[in-house]
Amino acid sequence: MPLTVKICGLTTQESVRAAVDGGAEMVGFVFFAKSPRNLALHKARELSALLAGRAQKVALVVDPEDVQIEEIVQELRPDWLQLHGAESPERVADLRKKFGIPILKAIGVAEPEDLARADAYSGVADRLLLDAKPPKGGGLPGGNGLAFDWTLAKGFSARTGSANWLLSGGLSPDNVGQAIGLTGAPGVDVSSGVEDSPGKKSVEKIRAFIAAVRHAQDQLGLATRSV
Ligand SMILES: O=C(O)c1ccccc1NCC(=O)[C@H](O)[C@H](O)COP(=O)(O)O
Repeated sequence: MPLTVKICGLTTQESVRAAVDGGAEMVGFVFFAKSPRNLALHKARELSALLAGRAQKVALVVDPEDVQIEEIVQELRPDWLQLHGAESPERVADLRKKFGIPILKAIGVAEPEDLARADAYSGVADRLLLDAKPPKGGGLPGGNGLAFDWTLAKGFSARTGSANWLLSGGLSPDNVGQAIGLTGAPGVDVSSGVEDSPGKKSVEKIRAFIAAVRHAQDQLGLATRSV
């Protein structure tokens, strides 16, 4: 079973290099004004030049208008669009058709019903990202460093009939091995857990996170990896 690592919310050359040199398969750039990880498009383009084809470029947006996607596609040529808002399955299908870019759709999880909601996207999005819901009464749509009850995601691969999903929410170098073991996730995504403070990525934590994933992968006999 392949295991994908996505490091999200990168804003500096050092952090992009740490992710790519460490072997992350996907890196995420955030385009959401309220986020401490928000990037101007020209900065994202500059950072993405460091990828040199070694990792896939993910553009993260929240309930985007078409015009925002048009600009991103034109300037950045992302490999994936990550939709992290309340986009309906119809909107996901519409964006996928309009822009011809694979879609990673985030689903907030707090209870079993949320996984039933995820089913509505499984034939529409190219990959799903199970994430914790934002805290009640505030917070960003994602990137809050909060975990959901991982036992809810146990068997999600079998349920969707596909290994095309990523686990996220409150992961860190210390807990990612346990999360993979418990859920059987075929990939993981992290932001806060590899930061020193909101928006400030730590090169050491990025390296430690990827090493912890590879360690878990070896322990669990998940030797292959791919995007
Ligand atoms: O990271 C952000 O600032 C962000 C802002 C708005 C929507 C989504 C955002 N992040 C989404 C991600 O892909 C995160 O990696 C994911 O939610 C996990 O975050 P964390 O719990 O901080 O590791």
